Amino acid sequence: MTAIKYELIKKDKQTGARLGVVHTPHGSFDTPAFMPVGTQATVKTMAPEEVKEMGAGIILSNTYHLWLRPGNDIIREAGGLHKFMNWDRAILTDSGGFQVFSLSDMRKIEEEGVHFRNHLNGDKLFLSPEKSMQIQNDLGSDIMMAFDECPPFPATYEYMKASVERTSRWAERCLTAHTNTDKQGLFGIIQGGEFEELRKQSAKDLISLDFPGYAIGGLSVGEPKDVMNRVLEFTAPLMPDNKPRYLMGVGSPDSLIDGAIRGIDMFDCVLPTRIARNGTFFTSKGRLVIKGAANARDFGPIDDKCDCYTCKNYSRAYIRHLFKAEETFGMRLASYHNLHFLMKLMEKIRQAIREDRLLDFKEEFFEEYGYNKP
Ligand SMILES: O=c1[nH]cnc2c(CCNCC3CCCCC3)c3[nH]c(NCc4cccs4)nc3cc12
Ligand SMILES: [Zn+2]
Repeated sequence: MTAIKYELIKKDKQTGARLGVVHTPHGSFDTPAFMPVGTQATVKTMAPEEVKEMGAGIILSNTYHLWLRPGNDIIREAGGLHKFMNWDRAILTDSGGFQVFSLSDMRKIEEEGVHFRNHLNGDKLFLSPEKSMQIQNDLGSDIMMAFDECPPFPATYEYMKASVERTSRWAERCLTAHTNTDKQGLFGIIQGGEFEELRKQSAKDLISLDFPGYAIGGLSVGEPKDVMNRVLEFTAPLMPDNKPRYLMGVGSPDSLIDGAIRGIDMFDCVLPTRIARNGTFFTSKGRLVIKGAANARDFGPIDDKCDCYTCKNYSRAYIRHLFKAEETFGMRLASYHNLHFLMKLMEKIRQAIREDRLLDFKEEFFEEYGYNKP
C-alpha cells in the first residue's frame, strides 16, 4: 500500500470544505486537521502524552534545525525521529528550504540548490533537493515535503515565473532522490504567489508527477488575508480531490476556518505555542493578554467555554502571577490551552461539515471571537 492514503468521507453542501481521514504508517488523523509544530523535536514545553491527549494525530518537525542540531546522523542512529522524541503517531517534516529563506539573510539561490550561512555559527552551508531528501529520510518522517523556494512577498511576475519553474524542477529531483520507500510519502508544494496563471502552471507540473499529497506554499508571508483567500479560491480546486491539501504556515482561528471552507485539509502554524510563551491566550471571545492588571484578581478560568486542563484547574490570577514571576509552568499552561483551543476548533469545523453548516459556524465563531468588530 502507498505510504499515505487520503479517504474522503463527505463534502460540505454549503462550501468547498471536506471531511476526510489521512492514513499513514504511524496511524490516521481526521481532517481538516491542525498539526502542532515541534520545531526541534519537541512541541515546546509539552510532553508527547499531553499532545496526544489533546487529540493530535500528527506533528511537524523541522529538517533545517535537526540537520544542524543534533544532526540527522544522530537521529538516524537513534532509530529515527519517532523513537528519538518518543512520538509514535505521524510526523511531517518540512524540506528545510523555508528556514533558509526566513532565518538566513546571507544566501545564494542556484539551480543546484541554496548556499547560505548556519544561523547558529555562521558556517557556510548548502542545501539541495537531494540533500533535503537524504536528511528527511534519516529522520524517518511519514510525510516529507519537497524542496521548494518560497518567494518573498511581493514578487514580480517574472521573478515568480522563474521561481515556479525551478521549484517544479526541484520537485522532480526530490521524487528521483526519494527512496520511494513504502514508509514515507512525499508531498509537492504548489507555488506561484498571487498569479493565477503561475499557480495553474505549478499545479499542472506537480500533479503530472503524481505525489500522494500536495501543499500550497507561498502564502501567509505578509499578504493581506483577502489576497490569501482569493489565491486559495482558485488554487485548491486545481488540486486532486482524492489527495490531502496542506496549506503551509496557517494559521490564526479565522484563517483555519476560511481555509477549511476553501477545501484545505491540513494546517500548521507556530502561533499557539509562540504567543503562549509571552502569555497571550486564544479564547472564545478573542485574544487575552494575561499580564494585564485586570486579571490580577480574576479568579475565573482563562476561558469559561474551555474544558482543558489549564481552564479546569487554574485561575487567570494564578496564571498571571506565574508569568509575572517568570515561572515556566505558566508557559506550559498557556501552550496546553492554546493548542487545545485550536484542536477543539478543528473538531468543531469537522462537526459543522458533518452537519452541512460550516458557513453558519463561521458566522457564530467570528461574532463571538470579535472578528466582526470594526
Ligand atoms: O512556501 C512555503 N514552502 C515551505 N514552507 C513554508 C512555510 C513553513 C511552514 N511551516 C513549517 C514548520 C516546520 C516545523 C517547524 C515550524 C515550521 C510557511 N510558513 C508560512 N507562514 C508562517 C510563517 C512563519 C514564519 C514566518 S512566516 N508561509 C509559508 C510558506 C512555505
Ligand atoms: Zn483552556
